[in-house]
Amino acid sequence: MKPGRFITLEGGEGVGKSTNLQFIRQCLAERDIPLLVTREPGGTPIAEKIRAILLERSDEALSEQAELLLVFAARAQHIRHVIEPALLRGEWVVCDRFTDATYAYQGAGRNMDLATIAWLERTVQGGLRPDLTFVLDAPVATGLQRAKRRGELDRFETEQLDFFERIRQSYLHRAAGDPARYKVIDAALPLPQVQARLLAELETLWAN
Ligand SMILES: Nc1ncnc2c1ncn2[C@@H]1O[C@H](COP(=O)(O)OP(=O)(O)OP(=O)(O)O)[C@@H](O)[C@H]1O
Ligand SMILES: Cc1cn([C@H]2C[C@H](O)[C@@H](COP(=O)(O)O)O2)c(=O)[nH]c1=O
Repeated sequence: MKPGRFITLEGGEGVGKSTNLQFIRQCLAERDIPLLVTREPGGTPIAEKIRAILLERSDEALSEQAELLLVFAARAQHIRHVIEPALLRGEWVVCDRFTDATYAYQGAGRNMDLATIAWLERTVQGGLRPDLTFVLDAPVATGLQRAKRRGELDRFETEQLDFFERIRQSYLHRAAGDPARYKVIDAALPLPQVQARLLAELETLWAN
């Protein structure tokens, strides 16, 4: 049996991750590739409850430490119950956000210690890392405008612009450090052009 592949989609708010996740789902389905589509935070019943805590706007401020630990608590459930079993079954796992989001949002956005995040990453994930990560990149204002059109803003979406600028730079910086794994896609382009680029990268992955 061929091993499964682990693909993640990353980027700031409203850059088009959910839209393009559906496109990737369709491309893989057309090629009869066994597929599991999931998201973070979330992906299991308990992890989805943690997602609700992370996203809800509440009178009780969520501390930065609690936010970081909740993200990894959800990830531990997700990996144990969903991601690893699917990869072992030979399925391709396509995940809307993963640990790059923690480096970007909690690390760069909240200025939390990157070494602590790296320790949590090793502890929770062992050697599990994505085979391919698409970073959908667009100016912060473009993404936020798109997100706002969708309706009410969640706890993260109400942050200031400089928070999202740091997140964008973090993604670009991490991508520049490992061009074999990260593919940066200009998400400000019209959707057909974004999807042509995604398809070209997927073709390379399934050819190898
Ligand atoms: N390349 C594009 N050009 C124009 N509009 C786009 C493009 N990609 C996505 N959109 C639109 O932008 C909006 C946000 O897209 P989507 O929900 O896929 O983003 P997202 O990255 O998943 O957002 P979030 O991070 O907030 O969950 C949707 O209305 C979608 O149709
Ligand atoms: C995985 C992960 C996510 N986040 C943040 C990023 C987003 O604002 C929300 C998820 O909602 P979306 O519908 O995917 O935009 O959670 C985070 O801060 N840290 C993480 O590790």
